Amino acid sequence: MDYKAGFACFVGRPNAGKSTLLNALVGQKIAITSNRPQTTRHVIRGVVHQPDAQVILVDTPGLHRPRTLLGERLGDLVRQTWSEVDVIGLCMPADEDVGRGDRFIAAEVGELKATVIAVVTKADLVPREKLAARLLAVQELHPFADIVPVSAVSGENLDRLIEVLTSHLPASPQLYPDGMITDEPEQVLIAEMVREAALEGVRDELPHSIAVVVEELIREGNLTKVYADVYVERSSQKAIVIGHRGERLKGVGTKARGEIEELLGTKVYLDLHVRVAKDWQRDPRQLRKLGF
Ligand SMILES: Nc1nc2c(ncn2[C@@H]2O[C@H](COP(=O)(O)OP(=O)(O)OP(=O)(O)O)[C@@H](O)[C@H]2O)c(=O)[nH]1
Repeated sequence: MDYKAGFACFVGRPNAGKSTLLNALVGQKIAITSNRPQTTRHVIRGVVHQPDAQVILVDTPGLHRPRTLLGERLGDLVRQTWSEVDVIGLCMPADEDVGRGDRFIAAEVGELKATVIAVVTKADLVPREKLAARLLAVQELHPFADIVPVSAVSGENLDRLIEVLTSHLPASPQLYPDGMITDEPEQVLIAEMVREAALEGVRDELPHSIAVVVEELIREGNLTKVYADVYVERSSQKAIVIGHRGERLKGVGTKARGEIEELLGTKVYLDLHVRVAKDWQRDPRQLRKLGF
């Protein structure tokens, strides 16, 4: 089967369960919500990896405050995001009647080129008959491409939701590296902090030879584990970065960790690996991998 990849986002009125669902879909791994101004247009909340597909879940910045959104006109930024995703999941809680807010959002997203599906959230809160009735009401609301009841709390039907989202994605090559589950802007900032720290004192020796890739961010309560690779071009440079008995690398880690803790507002465990990517500056494949 052809590989599929694309972007999906969830919309819905306040309290519909969007954030909880997003986090449940990506797993425990990314629960970082940044309240920093984002520099990129898409705020990537997470990537769901499958053998033959990647679902990239994006946040709609304006929808963090849908209360101000509903009564007013939709912000340009939200429109922009909506117009760039492949699938939109309109979230409606199973324990509340379908209402005006849902109708309003359904009409808005119905105008877009994205496929719109309905996600009936919090299915665990109602008995089966009630859920069935809610699904019927949702069906009346809009010609949704699919309707999926889920519970982020019990995990019910989350697999099915991924399947449905995937079915509406375009054929595309893989868009993110294997195993990368991240909030992109933060990951980039963190890589920069590590790179800066690694360059300190050796800038003259290795001015352009260091690149840093954050492979994984795992949030566990008040602790964030950061796994990063520091790439150099030659093993002689590796020795410089690591230093005598690893002292230099230890210092790099301590300095970068302090800054990352400030950025994320949690304790940070920082795992640094120095790797040699031979002549990476001249190798297009390596350059792509390192984000250039
Ligand atoms: N029982 C149950 N509760 C849920 C479920 N999903 C979310 N909730 C609860 O519903 C409330 C709202 O969930 P959120 O994920 O914050 O909803 P949201 O749509 O992101 O809300 P806004 O940020 O206001 O737009 C929270 O108290 C969640 O714990 C679910 O599947 N089952």
